[in-house]
Amino acid sequence: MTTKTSYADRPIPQISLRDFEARIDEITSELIDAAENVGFFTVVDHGLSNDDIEKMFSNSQRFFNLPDNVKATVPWSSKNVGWEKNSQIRPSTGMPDTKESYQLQFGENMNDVWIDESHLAGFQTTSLEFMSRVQEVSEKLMRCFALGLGFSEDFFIKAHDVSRPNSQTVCRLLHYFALPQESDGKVYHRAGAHADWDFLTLLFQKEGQSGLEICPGREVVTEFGIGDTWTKIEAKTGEIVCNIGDLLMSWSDDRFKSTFHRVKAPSEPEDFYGDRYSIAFFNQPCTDATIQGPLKKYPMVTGQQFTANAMRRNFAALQEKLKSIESSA
Ligand SMILES: O=C(O)CCC(=O)C(=O)O
Ligand SMILES: [Fe+2]
Repeated sequence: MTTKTSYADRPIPQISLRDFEARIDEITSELIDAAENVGFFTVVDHGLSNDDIEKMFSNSQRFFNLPDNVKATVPWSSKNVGWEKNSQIRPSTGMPDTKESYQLQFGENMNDVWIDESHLAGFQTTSLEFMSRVQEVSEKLMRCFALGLGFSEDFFIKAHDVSRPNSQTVCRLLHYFALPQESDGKVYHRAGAHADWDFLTLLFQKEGQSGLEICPGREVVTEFGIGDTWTKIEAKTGEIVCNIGDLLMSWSDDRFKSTFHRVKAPSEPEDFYGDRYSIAFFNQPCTDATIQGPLKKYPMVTGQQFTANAMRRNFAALQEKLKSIESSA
């Protein structure tokens, strides 16, 4: 049985990075407004052409087309890198997402986790080129957030320095499998509802491969409950969809909102049932970055501790969910 989703149209701010250096103050005030009031916005005029983005999508698709036993040569590890399939369980659903993903990083966590040239020539070079370009866009946004919060302009850039071996920034290639139009009695999740725990996520979608939805209303970073009125975010190749993560929410003393979102598993006739590819770039702090907002609402933690705390909270919420599923069975 499928229940109809309740939707509301909410405006998603669109921010142009055109003439960035000359317009940095104007862009900063637009970003701060979007971060405080929605937590999601799209960025255009960011310097990546649709061809640049399509090239990375082809690269990603070439990887996912490899046989599973080849992809299994670069398995997911707790360093937050590598390939997984049907294994990520979200606390909101208690069931694995129906997808596969391959997580890439810039630093030493990637040693031995790049797919070998003999399996996929040029994959690493193309990926790192794309990742560097997305990092440049991220750094522009970081400069604005630092100015908006009263930190020195390069404050967040230094904390997320991808040239350091202890960088934790992740580029995640995602492939959601095509799902049956006619119900086969099974329940699927593409990406169950969640908030990201990074600083800022930059998401690339492919035209027409819809499914991303947001559910605003989260007031503090420690909260796990989600509401039920969703807003669809259209998939357009040239727009980068950005969302505030828990790290920036905490670093702004909960002023900026880390918003719940999901990729809805298609269940209604107008939904998209085909294979869906997306690319999410998660700005993560270096392990030794020190994190505390200007108002000191939360105790100071390092990048490593923040990540460990986020994973612990996620695990605890998952155990809660599994317990509640068991007791209602
Ligand atoms: O694939 C998408 O569109 C969203 C993915 C996502 O939210 C995530 O991996 O955190
Ligand atoms: Fe996400």
